[in-house]
Amino acid sequence: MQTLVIVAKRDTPRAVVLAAEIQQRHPTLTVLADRALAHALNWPRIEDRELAARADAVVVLGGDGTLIYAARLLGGRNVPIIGVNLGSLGFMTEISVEELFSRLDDVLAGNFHVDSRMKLSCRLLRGGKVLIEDEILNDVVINKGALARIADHETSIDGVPITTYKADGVILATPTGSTAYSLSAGGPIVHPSVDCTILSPICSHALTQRSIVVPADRTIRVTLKSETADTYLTLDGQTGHSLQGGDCIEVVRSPNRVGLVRNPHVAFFTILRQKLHWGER
Ligand SMILES: NC(=O)c1ccc[n+]([C@@H]2O[C@H](COP(=O)([O-])OP(=O)(O)OC[C@H]3O[C@@H](n4cnc5c(N)ncnc54)[C@H](O)[C@@H]3O)[C@@H](O)[C@H]2O)c1
Ligand SMILES: Nc1ncnc2c1ncn2[C@@H]1O[C@H](COP(=O)(O)OP(=O)(O)OP(=O)(O)O)[C@@H](O)[C@H]1O
Repeated sequence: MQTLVIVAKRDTPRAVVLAAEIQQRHPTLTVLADRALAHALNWPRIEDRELAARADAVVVLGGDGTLIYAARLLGGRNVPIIGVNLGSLGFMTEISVEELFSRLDDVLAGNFHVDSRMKLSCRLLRGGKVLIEDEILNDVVINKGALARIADHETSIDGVPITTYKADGVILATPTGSTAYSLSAGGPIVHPSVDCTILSPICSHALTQRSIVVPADRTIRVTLKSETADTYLTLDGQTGHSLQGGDCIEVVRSPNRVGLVRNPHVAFFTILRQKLHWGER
């Protein structure tokens, strides 16, 4: 391992102190920082593309949003991500600050376990043209604004029509994203080692229209039928795009994955119990 990239939640003084300590403890490593952190530390400012190309491992200092940001920064590269929780929930950033240095030592010694997380490839098509193409760790959300009317979402799997959801929106989530917005919309919790896509309407007007768990290799298409103004596509809660009637959102499993460094002694269900307050065993 030569290059460690640190991605930190913005404006977080503790992250700045920890990043400096990581560099101090590992003088033989090249330690680089994301743009905002590099500015705070007075380290060289390096473009995201170069950070992604050079990273052998990534330390995330923040919450789930920061981890999603780091995964997006890496693009298609699958390098181990050590997620250290400086956020509020930290569902994916499960490593505590106290554990950071021992876990980092383990990773540098090649002694670590990685959870390989599925990503979705998402395309927004308008009039047959691809407007947006992106990779997603959590979810693709089609949703209406506060005052917009209920919209029609014509949905198919591998070209086979499923239904037209009359709903506030539709969520397409990965197993990782199953514990995020999808869960709030009534979707199932899916173990991250199961590859699938969870399709969930948001506040569907038909009571039998519930979440569907779809094999990951199937192509799901949602076409916005109504000329509803004020409808948006949100990718991983990070980027938003305005939608028009006729727009088609297409998702399928990405060939790329995200590697989260995990404590092999802490099961996914332990995290559920702790973070979602299900109580002790
Ligand atoms: N009603 C909702 O539940 C709702 C609404 C909008 C967005 N979201 C989620 O927020 C995500 C983006 O997260 P953010 O932290 O950048 O924004 P944020 O700060 O608005 O986060 C929303 C909450 O979701 C949690 N979260 C994020 N990913 C998670 C995951 N995979 N499992 C469990 N909890 C998770 C975060 O820790 C935070 O508490 C989106 O991908 C979407 O799933 C949820
Ligand atoms: N280095 C960064 N550059 C740009 N945006 C960032 C960076 N780090 C975090 N963000 C954004 O800042 C927001 C807040 O970060 P984050 O979600 O990690 O904190 P939190 O809300 O306290 O934690 P949690 O999501 O675990 O509750 C997220 O939307 C995230 O995408």
